[in-house]
Amino acid sequence: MKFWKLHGIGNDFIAIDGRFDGIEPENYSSFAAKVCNRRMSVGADGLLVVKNSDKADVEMVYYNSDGSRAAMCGNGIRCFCRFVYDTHIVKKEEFTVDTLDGVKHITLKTSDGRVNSIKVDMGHGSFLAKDVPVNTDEEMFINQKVKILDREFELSSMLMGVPHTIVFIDEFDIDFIEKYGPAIEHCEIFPEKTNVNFVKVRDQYNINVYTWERGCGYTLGCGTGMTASAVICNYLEKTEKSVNVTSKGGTVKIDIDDCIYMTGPAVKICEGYLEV
Ligand SMILES: N[C@@H](CCC[C@H](N)C(=O)O)C(=O)O
Repeated sequence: MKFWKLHGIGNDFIAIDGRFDGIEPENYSSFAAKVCNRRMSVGADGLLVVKNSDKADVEMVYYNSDGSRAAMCGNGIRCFCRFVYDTHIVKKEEFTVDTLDGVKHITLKTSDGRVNSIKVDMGHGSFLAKDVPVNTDEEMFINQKVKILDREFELSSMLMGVPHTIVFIDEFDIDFIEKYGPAIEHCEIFPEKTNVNFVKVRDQYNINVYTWERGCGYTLGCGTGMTASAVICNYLEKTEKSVNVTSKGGTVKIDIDDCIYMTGPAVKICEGYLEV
């Protein structure tokens, strides 16, 4: 089977064209877990599968490296768009992608036929606790004190295609992220678990975000998490509506306008044939 490997700010993916393989979108779980294994296969944070859509130009099916399916992936959708454009599945610079989080509008920024960056309309997200979802009596789950393991955190959550929770930190500390990330991810108040973003506000236009992802652990960047972090920081009046969001793997730009927009790169690493 032919595949491409790509990354968006270090969040890496295997992309395949699944339009004619006869496999239903819900049936890639064990395949995803197998090919995303970094020692036994190609290895990646997630799998992107192209399907035909009757609602949009194309459909993106996304799976995490543990085989769980997710409604949306921010870095993944940029890599997906680069894949479908460079392989001529889609021949336009502006097009639509169907996801479990709805239809996304895409604008490719190209020069001489090469994709430089990709702008994704991420929709509006939701602050409603029932949408995240979070088990709480509050309508929204913002700055809520929660005891996790041996310490108390102030958590703020929103749905940005997938559930996201943010925690403010002073400095990056991988031991801290690997201890508290999974504990917050699995906290019983989140019935569908949550992605956990550790956020450092540098100034009103720049934040750093380090994400512990549901379904794949610590990654070098998480597009939906960087978007959710920018939106929550703006809601809490810590930042402006346009911010640069930097993770260990790179930077994306988030603009809060009529919709929330994420702009960033997608890089092809290699292509090859998978023995399956
Ligand atoms: N890496 C992604 C998010 C992928 C989904 C997430 N792990 C989940 O299961 O909710 C991104 O760039 O947004």
